[in-house]
Amino acid sequence: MKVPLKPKIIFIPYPAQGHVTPMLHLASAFLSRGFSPVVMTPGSIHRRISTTNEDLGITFLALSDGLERPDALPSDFFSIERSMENIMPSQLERFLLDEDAGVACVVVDLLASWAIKVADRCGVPVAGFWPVMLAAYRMIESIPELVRTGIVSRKGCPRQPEKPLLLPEQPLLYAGDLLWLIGTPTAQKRRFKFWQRTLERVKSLRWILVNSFKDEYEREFINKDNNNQNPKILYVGPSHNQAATSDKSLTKNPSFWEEDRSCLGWLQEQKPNSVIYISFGSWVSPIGESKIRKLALALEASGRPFIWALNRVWQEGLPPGFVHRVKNQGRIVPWAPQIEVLKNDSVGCYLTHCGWNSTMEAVASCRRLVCYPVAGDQFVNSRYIVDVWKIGVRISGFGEKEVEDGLRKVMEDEEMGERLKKLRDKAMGNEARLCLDNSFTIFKDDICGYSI
Ligand SMILES: O=c1ccn([C@@H]2O[C@H](COP(=O)(O)OP(=O)(O)O[C@H]3O[C@H](CO)[C@@H](O)[C@H](O)[C@H]3O)[C@@H](O)[C@H]2O)c(=O)[nH]1
Repeated sequence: MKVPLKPKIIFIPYPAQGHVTPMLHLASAFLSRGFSPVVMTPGSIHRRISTTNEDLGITFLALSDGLERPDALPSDFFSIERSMENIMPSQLERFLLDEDAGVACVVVDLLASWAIKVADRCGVPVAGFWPVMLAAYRMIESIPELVRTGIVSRKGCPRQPEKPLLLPEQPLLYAGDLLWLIGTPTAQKRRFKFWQRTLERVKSLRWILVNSFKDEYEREFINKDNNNQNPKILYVGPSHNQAATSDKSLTKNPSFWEEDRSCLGWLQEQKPNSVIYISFGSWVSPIGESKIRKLALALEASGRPFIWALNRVWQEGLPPGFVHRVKNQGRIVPWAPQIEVLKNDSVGCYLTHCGWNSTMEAVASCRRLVCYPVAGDQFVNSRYIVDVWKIGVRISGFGEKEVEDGLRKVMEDEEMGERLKKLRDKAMGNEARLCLDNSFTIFKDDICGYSI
């Protein structure tokens, strides 16, 4: 069967805010390039994103995940994994086998690799979507080599966390930065297995669409054309660029939670470059109550104005009397309108967990970063931010001195602003947009010439 004129393309994001956001931007970019996108998410997420984006021209469908949550609060990694492996596949399979569906391709977040298997079984072409830096994917791709050379054990435990990984075309990344080193030793081993299984499934892919820009690392750019690789690596990010190259696109990020916009007016009244914005993203591992208390005291001691995005549950752990004492110094909101906050000239720097979306949003607004990576790809992102792009500093704790030193360093580095502008141009400027357009053209040509 030949693909119909307006090919239907199914998007399967991993069910978390930091994954659904870039996938929705991608779906929107495909919409403006003549595809008919369908985004499938678990019911709790579906309810949030479908009602706020109903006029877009994207079809939203709900999958049952067996974890019905009324408020889209994050579930833990392993219960999501169980429902992805056991509950969602038959629903996607029924949809794909439906003759009327006429699906040209399924785009699958690599963290939701269950859907690769289903699409393969149904004979539908499938592309992987990698939501973060290519550098982080290179770590996953190198698992067999890391085991072979003994850098990690057969169960994924690094023998020496401070040992360099020496991955081709990458700056110095260390064994302790590996993506699966989250939580207890048992959890780390289970995550390692998760990635090994993902890697197995990736073998059948023809394309990986990467939510990043070419030449993340300068040396990779030189004389290197990824298009001969299998799967083909196509740069389709970062999400901001998709919006800039589409005539019909998401105007704002889809948010699982209500934004508290009350901080914007206050922000407007602050001096330029004075406010610290603090957020540790939406998911993975919260930083923990004692660290939150420590950070609160360090912020208070700094005397600097701040906006802190901290959900209500964690706000309960703030030091007694803190909220009252800082009522003129800062604002604490459960969920901030982050992009608007970062765009505001009063913001001087962003204390961040280094999630990839947040990192790129900060670059888009040329905001300096104080990095406190917590989990997963955030360690790799932070290495790039600090050592490669030199647009931020890393702190390893929330003691008053550590925080103050970190803030002073980024605020006083006169060249950091210039480096940020250069990076923004490289990642989101004309050349990056041409590269992104080229990726869509290659992919579209491939897909439209493909018989299913
Ligand atoms: O108060 C807030 C806090 C966050 N955001 C938005 O939420 C998103 C957060 O994304 P990200 O910075 O990537 O962090 P996480 O939500 O923690 O994302 C997970 O997914 C990302 C993509 O896979 C990974 O890079 C991260 O490490 C992982 O924690 C961004 O678009 C923010 O603008 C808000 O709008 N308001």
